[in-house]
Amino acid sequence: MNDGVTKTKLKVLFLGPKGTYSHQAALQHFGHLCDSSIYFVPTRSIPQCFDDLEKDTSVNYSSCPLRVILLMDKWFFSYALLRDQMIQSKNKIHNRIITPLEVVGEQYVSISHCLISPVTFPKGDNLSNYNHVKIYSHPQVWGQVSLYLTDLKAKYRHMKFECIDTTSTSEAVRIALETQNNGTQDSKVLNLAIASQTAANLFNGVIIDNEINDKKGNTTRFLVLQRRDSNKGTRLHKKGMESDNANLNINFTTFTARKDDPGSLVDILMILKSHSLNMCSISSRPCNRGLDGRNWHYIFFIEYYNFSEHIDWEKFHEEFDKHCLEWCLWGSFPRNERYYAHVDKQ
Ligand SMILES: O=C(O)C(=O)Cc1ccccc1
Repeated sequence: MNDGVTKTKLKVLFLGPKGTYSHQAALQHFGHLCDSSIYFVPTRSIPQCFDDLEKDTSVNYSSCPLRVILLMDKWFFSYALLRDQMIQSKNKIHNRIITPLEVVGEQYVSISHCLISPVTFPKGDNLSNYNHVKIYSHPQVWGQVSLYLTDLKAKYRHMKFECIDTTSTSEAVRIALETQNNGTQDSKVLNLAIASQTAANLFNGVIIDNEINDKKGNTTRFLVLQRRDSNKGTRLHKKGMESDNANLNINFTTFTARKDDPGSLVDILMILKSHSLNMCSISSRPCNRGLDGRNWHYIFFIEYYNFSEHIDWEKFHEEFDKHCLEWCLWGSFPRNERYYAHVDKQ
């Protein structure tokens, strides 16, 4: 019933154009909302997903792969964007950094790559009619199809193969089809793309090979971010998880340790143990913070969850704050049920 109050639609950013795996992650996460209450906006890059979410208050969420991204011919890991946001944030409470964005959810997308062509091949015809094949895709894809590409090059030894990075898999399809059809290239050159079936269908590409991932059941994890709700202040961890695992609550934190203290990392991880917190992931990236004029610090990314209902988060915060050089609680969010559908396939 229309109560006379016009609800503004939620705005969700994803790495565009439509048909990317990031688009699929956003649809999976918010698909339960009807079209009248949400719209999905494509961006040209993952950094734009971060920047526009932070600066444009009309944007509510961003869906970002927690993996490789390409920016100005450099490979950036999304971890780097989280790291940079943490070390650039000025909002600090003692050693705790309050970043403008927070993580409010996760998604898992099955990655099934197809080799997509602008042209159909008459029965029995194949790539042999060409002597130069350009394959376009997102940089994260090359490592997921390396065996397939090796076999393809072995099968067509006479041909020149060229892999060209694009900002997304869908963009790869658009560029391959546009380049092939704009008639600017030698007729012996074929432009192909590696992307999902969805992207192929969206751009009317022809799938000439599917499920070309080296590893079947491949999954990419995405994070859902929003601007920290300023009136929530420094958000504490959500209270403990419910009794059964289905509602596991994941906490995502980054921190830098005191570099020269022997065992400083161990001391920090021991805080998790002393509070019965189970660490479920750890990763690190160089972080030349130069806080103390020295380089080669590392920033650690950890995720942890609790079984017991009664965690003394205040005490946990105090101890964490005491042992870390800097730290940031990016968010606490429920474990997505798709995690369980994929975890055994990793
Ligand atoms: O380019 C896309 O479709 C993306 O969403 C980035 C990506 C690329 C490859 C695997 C997972 C996500």
